[in-house]
Amino acid sequence: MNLVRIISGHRALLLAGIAAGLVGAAASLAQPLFVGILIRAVAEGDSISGPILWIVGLFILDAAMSAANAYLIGRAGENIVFDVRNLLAGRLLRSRVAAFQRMESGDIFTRMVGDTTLACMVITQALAQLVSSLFMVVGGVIFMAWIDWQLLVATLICLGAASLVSLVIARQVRVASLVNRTDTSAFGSGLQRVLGAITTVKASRAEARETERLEGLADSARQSGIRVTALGALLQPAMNVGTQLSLAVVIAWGMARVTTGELHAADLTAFVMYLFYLVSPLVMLFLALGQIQQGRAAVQRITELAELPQEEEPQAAGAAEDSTRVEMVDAAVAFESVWFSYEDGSPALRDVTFSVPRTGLTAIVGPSGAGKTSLFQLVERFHRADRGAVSVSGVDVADMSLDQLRTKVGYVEQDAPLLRGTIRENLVYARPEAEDRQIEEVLRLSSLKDFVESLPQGLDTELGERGLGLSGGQRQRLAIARTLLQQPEVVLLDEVTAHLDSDTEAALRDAVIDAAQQRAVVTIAHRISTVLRADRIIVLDRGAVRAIGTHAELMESDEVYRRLAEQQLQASGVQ
Ligand SMILES: Nc1ncnc2c1ncn2[C@@H]1O[C@H](COP(=O)(O)OP(=O)(O)OP(=O)(O)O)[C@@H](O)[C@H]1O
Repeated sequence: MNLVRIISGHRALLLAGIAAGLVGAAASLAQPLFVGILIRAVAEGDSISGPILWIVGLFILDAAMSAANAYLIGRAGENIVFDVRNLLAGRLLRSRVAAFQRMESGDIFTRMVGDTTLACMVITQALAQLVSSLFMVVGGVIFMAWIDWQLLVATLICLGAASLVSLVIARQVRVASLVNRTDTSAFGSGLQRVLGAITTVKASRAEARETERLEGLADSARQSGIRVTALGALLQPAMNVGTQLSLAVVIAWGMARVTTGELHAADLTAFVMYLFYLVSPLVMLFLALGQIQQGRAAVQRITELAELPQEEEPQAAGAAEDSTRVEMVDAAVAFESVWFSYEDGSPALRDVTFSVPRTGLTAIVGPSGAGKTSLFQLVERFHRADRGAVSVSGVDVADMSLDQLRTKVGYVEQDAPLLRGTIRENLVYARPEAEDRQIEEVLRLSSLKDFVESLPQGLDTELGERGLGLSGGQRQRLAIARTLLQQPEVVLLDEVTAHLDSDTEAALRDAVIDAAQQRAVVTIAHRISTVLRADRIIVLDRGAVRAIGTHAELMESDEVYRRLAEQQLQASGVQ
């Protein structure tokens, strides 16, 4: 991500804001000159209305331009934050699953919400501040030199010493605020950790322990926050001491020279006014430099997020239909000598070869950790095979656009996540244009019709986070209905019957068999009842295909299958 490019996209507003700031600063700088003229006019008995009008005019211009500067720069900052968040949200949702899973969700949240604001606002405001403060300081010094260079030297010595002290303090403020930001972020992550598992915390009677841990984290944030405040509180007084010192020197020495006639009282007044005008921009200058440093750290964190590797689209997506047809054209899904390992693990799939016909029910069985879910994740192209080819409807998944692929394949995950929103919104998530008639049909197929009709709000019932308000089984059936509504050519079901009672399971099994008449349904099965009605069963063990066949064939020929089947038969009480 190029932040400079985004910022330069809003240069018109930024430049207008900076220009307003500079005009305001120029109006400020001109005021003491006219105060000097006014004093001379009074002393010499000339008309004073001209200088007074100028002073009032400059004062109004200064105030108006300061307001315009704050508004324009603030507006540009908000626009930049908006652009950066849009860009990040897009890249985040299109990032590769493996890269995304490596990050902590709390951390992503802080970067998206906190760092974007900090980086963009601080950088725009601090840059604008830097320009106008610098202008004020340089302009002030030039006018002061023009009035009396000796007084200027005295002033610069006093203010210089104070600035040095301020510089040291400002640097410490910066370090302390970085520590405070890390501490605050640690508190946020700690909070997210328990909020994500609140029922586990309660069931484990860990409330007191977790409260104590959070208190510890909150206390670190409090202490580093106090340090930032304490150092910040020293900054202004340090500059004030410098100002008062220089004021004392300028007035004492200046008055002495006024008495001898060496200096006009009007010049001394103008000089003292410039002295006051110099202090605030000097403090701002140091603060702006510190803020830019803080903003740079946030930019770094945003850039890391923007550089998450993205899901790749094939070179000529769309043309894939005719090009890379692999041998098993008739297969809905085919694996050919596929090897796959997660970045940090031993191979999860080893030389896997099988094919699934365009219609019918295929069950995949195997012990826990055998690689069943990994198999599905390769079909969806959440991960890419290291070697070999995975194809859907005869086309290598690597040659299909992700949209094409994920339209053809419907996937119901193990824990069937739902989103906050109404039941209807969840149902039509993969196919927003679905008609009521089609929705009703899938509700009937997934045995949810009666349940939804019994709800006072029906399809418009609001669900909580992750489908809160539904039972585990209802959540799963809703996820299945959502996938069926998508009318995919291939349906992948992961452990979908795990939460169901036997009546609902039987109804759902019939629905799955119905669905399998027109499309390929591949289901990871732990229940023997699903396996018994499958047209073919693939036995997976330690990442490799052990055997393929019907229940009867495998009971005869495969020892692992026999063991699994016997355990499940007993577990589900079918025997
Ligand atoms: N994101 C991941 N990163 C690293 N290793 C993983 C990841 N996901 C799974 N694995 C490993 O890959 C292997 C296969 O896992 P997979 O989830 O495919 O098995 P499974 O057969 O679906 O198991 P289960 O029936 O328990 O769900 C396991 O050894 C697992 O530890």
